[in-house]
Amino acid sequence: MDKTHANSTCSNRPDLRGEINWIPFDAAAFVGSSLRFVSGDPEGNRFRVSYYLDSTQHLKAKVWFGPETEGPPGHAHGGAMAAVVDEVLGLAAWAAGYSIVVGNLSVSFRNMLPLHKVVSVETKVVSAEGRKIMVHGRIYCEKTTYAVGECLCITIQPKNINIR
Ligand SMILES: CCCCCCCCCCCC(=O)SCCNC(=O)CCNC(=O)[C@H](O)C(C)(C)COP(=O)(O)OP(=O)(O)OC[C@H]1O[C@@H](n2cnc3c(N)ncnc32)[C@H](O)[C@@H]1OP(=O)(O)O
Repeated sequence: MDKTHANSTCSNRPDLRGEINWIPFDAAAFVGSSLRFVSGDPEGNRFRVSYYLDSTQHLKAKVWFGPETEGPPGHAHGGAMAAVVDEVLGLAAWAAGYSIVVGNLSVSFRNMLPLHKVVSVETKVVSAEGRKIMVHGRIYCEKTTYAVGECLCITIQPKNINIR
């Protein structure tokens, strides 16, 4: 199989390849290397994350929820899912050209997410009004939605951030 593209089926092994027409997105090259909490440890046992842009330039992510994200037995902690939604939706605003931090985040947990599972995250910047950028997204695998997020991002002056 082409190493850059995976089929869209879920997997219990950390196969983070993107889907057809997704292009790898180097988050660290774009916003610096500070995003260690969620996506900073590609060999770790918490999260493993790969970012992509789809054919419509929307940010996507493939995320493996490892054993150190456990909350309910055998399943991901809600805070772990919220952290993923926070980072991916915030990064989606950056990928769309806005220098932001997250001002408000709403997450609805729809299904328990089994540990060791690879899931997808989709995002969409739905509005930009003044300094307020609204991004919606969800964590899903095939027909199952695990969490839905609404993220209000507030633009900041890039000089106020130390990107490294
Ligand atoms: C380093 C590389 C990075 C790389 C980043 C990579 C991707 C991001 C991934 C991680 C995302 C995060 O976790 S970021 C970390 C978590 N977030 C934070 O720590 C943010 C903490 N909060 C703040 O710093 C501040 O409150 C700000 C910057 C959000 C806003 O402060 P401010 O600049 O003084 O602006 P302020 O006047 O208060 O608000 C401006 C407008 O936004 C509205 N507004 C502000 N906050 C809110 C809010 N929570 N809910 C509703 N509305 C709000 C105001 O009503 C106002 O509307 P109007 O009157 O104009 O109508």
